[in-house]
Amino acid sequence: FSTIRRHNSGKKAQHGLHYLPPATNLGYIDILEKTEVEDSFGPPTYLQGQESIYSTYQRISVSEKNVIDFSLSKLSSAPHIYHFKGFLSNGECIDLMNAAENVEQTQQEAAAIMDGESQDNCLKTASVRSKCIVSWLNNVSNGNSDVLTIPRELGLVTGNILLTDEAKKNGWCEPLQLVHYMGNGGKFDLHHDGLRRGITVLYYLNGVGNTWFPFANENDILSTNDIKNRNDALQLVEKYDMQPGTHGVLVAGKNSQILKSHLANGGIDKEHIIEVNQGDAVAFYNYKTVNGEVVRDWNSIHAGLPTTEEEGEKFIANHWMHCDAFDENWTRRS
Ligand SMILES: O=C(O)CCC(=O)C(=O)O
Ligand SMILES: [Fe+2]
Repeated sequence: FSTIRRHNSGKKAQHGLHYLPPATNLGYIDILEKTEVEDSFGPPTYLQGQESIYSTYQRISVSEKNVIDFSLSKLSSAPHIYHFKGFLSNGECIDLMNAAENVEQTQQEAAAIMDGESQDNCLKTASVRSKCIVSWLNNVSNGNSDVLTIPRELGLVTGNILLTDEAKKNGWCEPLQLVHYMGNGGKFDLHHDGLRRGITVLYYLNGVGNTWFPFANENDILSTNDIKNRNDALQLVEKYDMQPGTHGVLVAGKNSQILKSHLANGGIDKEHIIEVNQGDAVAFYNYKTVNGEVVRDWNSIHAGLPTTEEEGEKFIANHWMHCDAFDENWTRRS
């Protein structure tokens, strides 16, 4: 983890968010909700406070070899969602998008255009991705090719921040998945990532967003309802007439029509809409340990809203981090 440096050495945060001292400072941990034992599927204790955590970090960009300053803040506690602002350089984003195009041309199966693919094998719920091309890049370091080094670098830095010590010991990371949605109707319906994928990191490669977490920051709804499956979630969305932009957390690109319409109608509620640019990332936790059992946190259910003609194509990448030694079939990896 030599390329990551954390530098919040007592300076005041910008943007008016609360500044907190580093996690190693015991005084800081004292003011957090104390969890006796860290859940290896949850955030490390230093990310669990009720405040919006604001920290700045540095990493070295793989493409240009210059220093990238990025910041970390918290978007929601149930589920735990974090925003990495300015995490990738534009050069890295472009390299990854180009790499995806190359994979798409050479590996037809991996690049199948998916229409109506059923994503969730575990529960056979019909969550569906449409009008998108998917490809994968390995997290292997390759000294000869910068672009092949990017996935590994990104995973090391985000994993170093997001994983507990226990998860760092036993956990592992899937290859980087690149998803290229077409410009008119490319979408991923409301779903839980499942497959024992402890943490999802979404990288916004071209600044087009509209990822919606309907239950994030909806503490009132969550306090009186228990979501046990996708159907429960769909029913609640209907019952409370939940809308992206006014309910939950919407991660919106600059050209998002929902964002624009809120701006035109009196402004955005920053609790419910977060603007992202090319190179930002958003990470969230999908599981939790309850009485020693690893179970889905259904609050993390989310959707990639349909792209529109005006917003154009959307290009994202996903890292799925696993917080223990088991694989997606619940089998221990040897
Ligand atoms: O497209 C998005 O905004 C979300 C993608 C997603 O949820 C996934 O790939 O699992
Ligand atoms: Fe997802």
